[in-house]
Amino acid sequence: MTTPTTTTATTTVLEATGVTMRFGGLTAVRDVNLTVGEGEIVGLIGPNGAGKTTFFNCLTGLYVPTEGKVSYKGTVLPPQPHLVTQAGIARTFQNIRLFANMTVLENVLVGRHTRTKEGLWSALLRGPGFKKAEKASEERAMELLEFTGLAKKRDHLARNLPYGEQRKLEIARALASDPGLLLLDEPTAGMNPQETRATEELVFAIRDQGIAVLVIEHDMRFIFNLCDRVSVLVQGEKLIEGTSDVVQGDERVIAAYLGTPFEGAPEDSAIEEVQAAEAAEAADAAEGNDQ
Ligand SMILES: Nc1ncnc2c1ncn2[C@@H]1O[C@H](COP(=O)(O)OP(=O)(O)OP(=O)(O)O)[C@@H](O)[C@H]1O
Repeated sequence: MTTPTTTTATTTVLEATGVTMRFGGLTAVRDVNLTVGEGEIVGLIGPNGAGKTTFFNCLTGLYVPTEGKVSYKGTVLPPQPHLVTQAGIARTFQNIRLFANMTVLENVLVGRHTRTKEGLWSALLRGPGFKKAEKASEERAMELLEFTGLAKKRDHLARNLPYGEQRKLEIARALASDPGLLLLDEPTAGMNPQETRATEELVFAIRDQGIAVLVIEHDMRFIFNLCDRVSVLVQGEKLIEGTSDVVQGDERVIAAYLGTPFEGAPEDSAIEEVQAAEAAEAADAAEGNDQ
């Protein structure tokens, strides 16, 4: 079984320093510092509205942070999405954003465009340079479809894929830009436990290919299994950061987010069983009182 890496990160891939994002009077992200090292999988967790997606948007140039800066491999990133992708950061979105009426292969090819050098005229004239580049792009796209287990579906329309495969396709498309860092925003949302487990394996495999990963997720089991380091945002501020063991044992995290300790916490079905038994007991008692 694959497990989180235990080696200490050597090179810093991503460095966010003092990132603050205000929307009018609301400070969605306040003075957040975060690094992701080469070979690392880092988790970003926090309650709804904590500022996680806003922070991702600041990293990827969708938002221009009110304050702070974001560097990738030592170079400060301009806050423009296409330049951020070109630099080496790719992302997926909380709500799937595929081209629904394009095929699986075409969706991945779209993700390749930042890495193809052929210009507009070459593309329009479909000259030899363009055809060669097109072939190389298709080969790379097929490699990624093999990697994500979607090769057999290459000609299916994206909208006809089951939900779990649509999420995989989003990841394949993000990988098509040959990133050094992949940002995943709730990659297992809406998945069943098997799909979640498969996603976990996929993320480990991505890390093993030398791509660092920063992942937002509400599924704590997934996060704590997967991540070398976890950072917790609460009301826009970083509450704590550390290994899974440290974070899941921190009382402030338990209070602010988890509600109950993660380790040994009862399953929902067990809670329902207890509630049903208590309700039956109460009904019996009420019946007894009536008699
Ligand atoms: N474009 C925007 N304009 C104004 N307020 C915004 C905007 N985007 C986010 N916010 C606000 O910023 C805060 C943080 O939202 P954000 O979506 O980043 O949280 P989150 O941690 O990703 O939540 P969730 O887990 O529910 O996705 C929220 O109060 C949200 O309403």
